[in-house]
Amino acid sequence: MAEVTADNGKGKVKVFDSEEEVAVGLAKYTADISNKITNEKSSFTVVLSGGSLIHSLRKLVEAPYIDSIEWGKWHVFWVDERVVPKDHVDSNYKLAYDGFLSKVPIPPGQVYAINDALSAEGAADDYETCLKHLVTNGVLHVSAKTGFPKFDLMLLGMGPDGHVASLFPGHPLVKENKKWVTFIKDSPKPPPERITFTFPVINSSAYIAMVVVGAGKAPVIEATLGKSPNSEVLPVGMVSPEDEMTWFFDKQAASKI
Ligand SMILES: O=C1O[C@H](COP(=O)(O)O)[C@@H](O)[C@H](O)[C@H]1O
Repeated sequence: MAEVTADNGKGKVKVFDSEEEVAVGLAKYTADISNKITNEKSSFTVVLSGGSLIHSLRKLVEAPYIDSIEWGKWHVFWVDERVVPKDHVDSNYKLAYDGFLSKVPIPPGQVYAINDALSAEGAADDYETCLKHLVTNGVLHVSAKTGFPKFDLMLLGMGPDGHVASLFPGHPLVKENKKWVTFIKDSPKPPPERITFTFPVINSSAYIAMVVVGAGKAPVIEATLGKSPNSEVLPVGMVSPEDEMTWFFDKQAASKI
């Protein structure tokens, strides 16, 4: 497998020959972090995005990775969710359940889907309350630096416009700095109603993997990590975790950097 790893000041950058190799590299990375954290703590808090990321996680549910992971310690969250029923084709929960969660023995009580019976505002408040309970219970810790929850690992994707979670370029939610979880009713990408973690929460996490594949996303990667980055910083360029950022690209996504 051809993999080139560099550090460009914005984190580790891993470039693989193909999306298939990205999926293998991501499985190894996730299993390694899972083992490191579960050796130290009784819970491992993992945040998923929707979109193409879930397809790129497919190798994690295959040997040798699936057998090396202490799934009983995993607690799974969503960085964003569409306000639709959990069995709806647009649901990020359904996407992750079908492609990943249904294949691993994570206790169902440790999978934190949104309450799909609520409005966008209600679901965001409810999810934030759920996170606060988990802090009280000691499942989730708070960053000593920021006071926001510090998840162990976020596995994220990026849209072709540079959005991450449901934080879109030019949208005022990008600047939200008090709430943990907020909502949007005018998402430029359908469906319009969503809930999303805010940047202070995303950037308080320990590890973030940003997984980007395909030529369609190369211009945004160039604008974010290239030699002359855009003066307008896109949401993806605002991602900066407390401990370690790792970018996973195939050759196409990295073709302009
Ligand atoms: O709408 C969303 O899009 C982004 C990016 O999706 P991708 O298919 O272009 O990778 C995703 O990360 C986010 O969770 C999702 O709600």
